This record gives sequence, structure tokens and C-alpha cells, in this order.
Amino acid sequence: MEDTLIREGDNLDITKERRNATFRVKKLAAFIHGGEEIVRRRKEIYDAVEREPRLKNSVPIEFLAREERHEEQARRAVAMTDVATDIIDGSDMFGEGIYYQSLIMGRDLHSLSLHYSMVLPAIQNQADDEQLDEWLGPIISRSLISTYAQTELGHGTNLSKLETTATYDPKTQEFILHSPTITATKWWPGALGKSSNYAIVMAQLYTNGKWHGPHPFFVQLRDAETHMPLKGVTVGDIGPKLGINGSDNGFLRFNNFRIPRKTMFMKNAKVLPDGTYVPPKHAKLGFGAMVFVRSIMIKDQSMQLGSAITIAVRYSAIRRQGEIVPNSGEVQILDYQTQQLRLFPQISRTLAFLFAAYEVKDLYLRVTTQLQEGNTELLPELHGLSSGLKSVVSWETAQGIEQCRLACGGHGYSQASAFPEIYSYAVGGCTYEGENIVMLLQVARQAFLGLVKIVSSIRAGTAKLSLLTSYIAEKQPKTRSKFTCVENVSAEDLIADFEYAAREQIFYAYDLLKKNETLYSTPEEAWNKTGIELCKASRLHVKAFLVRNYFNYVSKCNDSEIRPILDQLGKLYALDGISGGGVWFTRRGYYSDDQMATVRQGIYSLLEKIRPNAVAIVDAFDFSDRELQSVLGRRDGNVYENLLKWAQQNPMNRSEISTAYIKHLKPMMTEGKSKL
Ligand SMILES: CCCCCCCC/C=C\CCC/C=C/C(=O)SCCNC(=O)CCNC(=O)[C@H](O)C(C)(C)COP(=O)(O)OP(=O)(O)OC[C@H]1O[C@@H](n2cnc3c(N)ncnc32)[C@H](O)[C@@H]1OP(=O)(O)O
Ligand SMILES: Cc1cc2nc3c(=O)[nH]c(=O)nc-3n(C[C@H](O)[C@H](O)[C@H](O)COP(=O)(O)OP(=O)(O)OC[C@H]3O[C@@H](n4cnc5c(N)ncnc54)[C@H](O)[C@@H]3O)c2cc1C
Repeated sequence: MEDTLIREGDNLDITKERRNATFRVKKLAAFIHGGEEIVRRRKEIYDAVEREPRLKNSVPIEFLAREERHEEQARRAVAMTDVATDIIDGSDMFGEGIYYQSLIMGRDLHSLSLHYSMVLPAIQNQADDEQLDEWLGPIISRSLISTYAQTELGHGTNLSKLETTATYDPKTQEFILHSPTITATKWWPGALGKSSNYAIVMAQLYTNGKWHGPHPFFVQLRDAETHMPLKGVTVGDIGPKLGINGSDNGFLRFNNFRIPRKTMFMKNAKVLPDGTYVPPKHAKLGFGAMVFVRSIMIKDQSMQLGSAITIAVRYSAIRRQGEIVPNSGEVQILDYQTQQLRLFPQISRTLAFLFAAYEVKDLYLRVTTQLQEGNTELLPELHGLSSGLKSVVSWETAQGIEQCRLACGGHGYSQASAFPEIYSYAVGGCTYEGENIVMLLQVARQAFLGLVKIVSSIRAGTAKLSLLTSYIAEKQPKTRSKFTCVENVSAEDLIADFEYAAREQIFYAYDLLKKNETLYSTPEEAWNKTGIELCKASRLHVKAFLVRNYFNYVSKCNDSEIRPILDQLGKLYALDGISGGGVWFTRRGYYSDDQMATVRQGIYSLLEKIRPNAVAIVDAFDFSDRELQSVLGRRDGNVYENLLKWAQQNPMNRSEISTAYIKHLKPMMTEGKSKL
């Protein structure tokens, strides 16, 4: 990161904002990203990407039609991976990998997305030694392209009802892959339509007449030379989507397609040559690739919200509209209190999500090490943390991006703002890797909380709780919240408030479930009738985690220049949650009406405090113009002249007269004239 982001020729308003900041951006950037060394590496990676001619992004992606976009993204993906080893440390998918990719690919998926984000980790963690030897080389050398084909037309969430079958034939030592119905067609896998010639296929395993549930297989789909689909395989692209249109998400059908026995991943479950099935140590080890993406996507989502808020804050600093005091000149829209309330909580959220991403990364790495030693103890905790964070973070990220867009008025609606690309990319995260509601129900069902199981054991005094769940066993305070005013409130008090709300809802949902179990004939029906309250419990639990984790992370900062900023943002995050959470905090009079009014006053005072530093804070996220790809969010703040330039490079403006005019409008007008 440069010493200063101020340069000659910059917009005067944005320069003034930077000059008036009370802290050095470099310091905050170092804290946010985990140290000066990481910020220095980011700069090194950025410079290397900028220097590399093959990584030049000359075509503005938003002007391209679908097929052109797919082709351009394939070009970039190949160039990106051609030079990757010279630029990044490939072992760090959570950090350098995400950053490097975002510099080149923007907000899109591409022909190699699934190859790296799901197939590579699945092979590393689920293939036996022999398979690893055979598959890892071609994956890394890119002599094959692969994807992860699990979801079907008829089933995405409910994996136990996938219809694709893999039936073992001991005579030939092969599996027969088959799609027995239309709804068995694989549907959605990224890069399946046209790019991949291999896929991890999830299919129901049958051996010696017995069913063993869904298992992963590594299957060749297309000829290595001609790239034509193999006999028995039907494959294609599913068509344009809300976003990620660089990716050829595809469909796939099998017609009694035979594959060798050793194409089934055999590190965990095994099928022996005679068809004997050897079960895995943990039934869900085969779902590891999903857990990996759920874990890495938290950082990706926080960076999407971070981009959106950087764009919105910078634009709000240069946009002047209306007067606060009559006849004293138009103000920067960032001066409106309402604008600040729309925007500043998104800054806090970005940080809360990013710090949570660091935590889930640590847990993922610990679990991976344990699994290598055959220990599955922490797997449920990781499943719960990654599922819960995935749901809350992707939902609030999507809502936050949309707020940022709306806060930029008309220009926010233009593709020049980048909001449509950011939103349509990020919101996919609410659905892929497990629909959000379903994932919240997983948190409630088992997950790292095992909420429902825990409640009964807590009441029995036998609960074995992890660090993440221990607060649930604490007694609810009889008094009200300790909150008196924003100046005096401590991190511990705010954490206690969120834990109160979560605990209250967890016990409430539990009691309701128990009551429903007496009203309905099966536990499953009772569970369904409690679904809304269970999801609320999971959400509050995750929010309590986010608040606790934010303050824990920030407690490592002793720098008097930036600590006050981090504290203000943390308090804003918590108070905005309390104010918006209303009923969860006022139950049993925990927060009184007066306290709630003081919370709102506290928010207003925080907005005022954050206002002078807002531009510098988003500068500390360290996004380059290359990453933001937004005319509104330019570092230099020179928005208007560049909006005009952007519109002028629009291919529709290449000629003065459009074909639409020639083919349709002109004949209509000519006919109109003849009727006069
Ligand atoms: C390089 C940088 C890139 C950065 C960008 C990153 C993002 C971009 C990357 C990729 C793009 C996106 C690609 C998208 C891919 C996909 O979407 S792949 C398809 C994903 N599909 C799903 O997620 C399906 C969701 N469904 C499920 O996970 C499961 O079916 C289920 C909902 C969990 C239910 O499963 P099931 O019915 O089998 O299980 P239950 O009976 O409910 O539970 C049984 C017990 O098992 C526990 N469980 C479930 N899952 C797991 C798990 N994964 N790990 C550990 N334990 C698990 C569950 O809690 C139950 O436990 P209990 O019995 O003790 O209660
Ligand atoms: C951008 C994108 C990329 C994708 N990439 C891939 C990929 O690479 N590979 C792949 O295999 N798949 C991929 N998918 C598919 C994705 O994983 C599924 O769409 C997702 O898991 C949701 O499943 P579904 O579509 O069957 O939704 P459904 O399960 O049909 O959900 C529809 C609604 O039903 C509700 N619902 C479903 N079950 C329950 C329940 N038990 N309790 C309460 N409510 C329930 C959901 O909450 C939701 O509101 C991708 C999807 C998208 C959008």
C-alpha cells in the first residue's frame, strides 16, 4: 500500500477527506489484513499482476455478450493459472488465492473455478494414496479440467434423495453410472457445460444389492483429444443466470455409463473388488469439499461487501446534492445522517465478517490436521460454524450491497457503479453450498452448537460444551442489560447482551419444540412446526459469535491511533444489531424503552464520530481500482468525467445510428409520417 492515497488531479472533496483523517491508513490496513507483511505481499502481488501482459484486462466485461464473456473469462483463467506459481503461494487459498483471483477474474466464476475450489481439495483429502498419485498431477498440470457435479434437477438440498446411481458390477469391477429419470439430471455444476472433461459425481452407491447413500466418484466425461462427450454421457450449458455468466454451469446425464472401481474416492469409504463395502469413520467425510467452500467463502463475501461500501463511501464524499443549511451550498451526501446510517454499519459488518473468516480458517486447518490423523472430533463444530456463518454472512452481505447501491441514487443502478456485478455474484452465496435456511436448520439440529441436544444436557447439568457454545450454559442475568450510554458501554457488556438474546431464543425454541412434540404425531413434524423459531435461534447464535469474535480480535490492537476507530466500529456493529433486533433484546424487560432510546442516541453519536474518517477507513480495506472496477468508487474521486468516458466506450456508441433504428424505428416513423 502506498504512503498516501492523495495525488495531484484528484477530486478536491475526496482529498480533503483524506487530509482530515485522524489516523494513518497504512496502520489500519495492516491491522485489518493481519499484519504489515500481508499488506506488503498484497502490493507485491498487485504489482506482479499489473506487470504481466497476459493479465491485462483490456475488455470491460460488462459490455460483453454471454458467449464472449465466457470466452474472455476462460482466457483470463488460463493466463491467471499459467503465471500463478510465479506470483502467489498456491497453498494459501484462503488469503493470497482469493486476492490474486479477484484481481484478475473480478466478480465471476469461470472454467477453472470448481477445478481449484472443490475438486483439488476433495482429491487432497478424500483420495487414497494410489488415487492421489494418479489424479493430483493432471489436476495441478491442468491436463484435465474438472468440476463438482452433485446437485440434480430434482434435488439439491436433500442429498439422501439424489437419483443418480452407481451400481457395482463385481464381474467387471466397474460401477455403472445411470440417470434413471429426468429429475436425476445433474444441474448447476460450475464449468460443467462446456469446459470440464472430468467431474466429481455424487451418486447413490449400490453394491451387492445394498444401498450405501451418496458417494463421490471421479469420472471422465469427455474425450481427452476431441473434447467430445463420451458415449453414455449427455452434457451442456444450463443458460444465462442472474450472475456469474462467465461460468458455464451445466447439465449432465448418464446412460448406463461404466467406470472403473478405483474411480470411487477410497480414502474414507471403500468398495473392495468383490463388492464388500467398508464404511467411513464419519458418515459425512464425503461432504468435505462443501465444508471447504463454506469456509473460504466467508472471506470472499466480506470482501464483496467491503468493495460495495468502499464504492458507496467514496462516491458519497464527492457527490453533492441538496443543502442542510439553506443558501450555504450543496453538501456532500455523506453529511446526511440518513446516508451515514445506511453506510457505516456496512463498514462494521465487513470487518466483523472478515475477522470471523480468520477464525473459520483456523478451525478448518485444525480439523484438516485432525482428520489426517483419523480424528473426526472437531468436524461437527466446523460444520456448524461454517454453515451458520455462511448463512448469516451471505444474507447480510447481499442486503448490505443493495443498501450501498440504493445509497448511490441513479448512478448506483448503472453497471458503471459495479453494484450489479457485485450483488449478482455475492447473492449466489445465499444458495450455493447449501441454501441458507437449510444451513441455519443444520446449526439448530447439530452443528457446532448442537443447540437442541445441548439444551437438554445443560438443564441436566451434563453438557460438554466447546468454547463457542459455553455461553449457552450460563444463567440468564436477572437484572437488565448494563447498557447506560455509548461512552461507557464495554465490549463485555455488548457481548453479554447478544448472548442473552441468543440464549433466550435457544431455550424458547427448544421449549416450543418439546411442546410441538406433544402436539404432532412425529418428531419430524414437530421440528417443521418449530422451524422459524429454530432459524431465529441459529441466527442469533451466529450474531453473538460475530460480536464476540469482533471484540476478541480487536482486543489484540494496542495502537492508540487506530484502536478508537476499531472500538467505534465495533460499538456501531453491536448497537445497530441491538436497535434492529428489537424484540430479542427487550424480552423480559432486559432492555427498557429508555435504554433502547439511548442505544439509538449512541448510534447517532457514533455516526458523527466515524464521519470524518469514513473515506480513510474504507481506503484501509486496500482495494485497488483494478479490483473495484467501479467508476463511482475510483480512488481519485473523478467520477463524472469518467462516467462519460465509460458510456462513450459502450459498443452501442461505436456508430451514430443503431441497427434498431434502421430496422424498426425508422420504418415506423416513416410509416407515421405517411399517415399525417
Ligand atoms: C480461490 C478463491 C475463491 C473464492 C471464492 C469462493 C466461492 C466460490 C467457489 C465456488 C463456487 C460455488 C460452487 C458451488 C458448489 C455447490 O453448490 S456444490 C453443491 C452444494 N450442495 C449442498 O450444499 C447441499 C446441502 N445439503 C447438505 O449439505 C445436506 O444434505 C444436509 C442439508 C446437511 C442434510 O444432509 P443429510 O440429510 O445427509 O443429513 P442429516 O440427516 O440432516 O444430518 C445427519 C448428520 O450429519 C451432520 N452433517 C451434515 N452435513 C455435515 C457435514 N458436511 N459435515 C459434518 N456433519 C454433517 C448433521 O449435522 C447431522 O448430525 P446429527 O445426526 O448429529 O444431528
Ligand atoms: C450460482 C450457483 C452455483 C452452483 N454451483 C454448483 C456446483 O458447482 N455444483 C453443484 O453440484 N451444485 C451447484 N449449485 C447448486 C446449489 O448447491 C443448490 O442450488 C443448493 O444447494 C440449493 O439446493 P436446491 O436448488 O435444490 O434448492 P431447494 O432445496 O429446492 O430449496 C428451495 C427452497 O426450499 C427450502 N427447503 C429445502 N429443503 C428444506 C428443508 N429440509 N427444510 C426447510 N426448507 C427447505 C429452501 O430453504 C428454499 O427456500 C449451484 C447453485 C448456484 C445458484
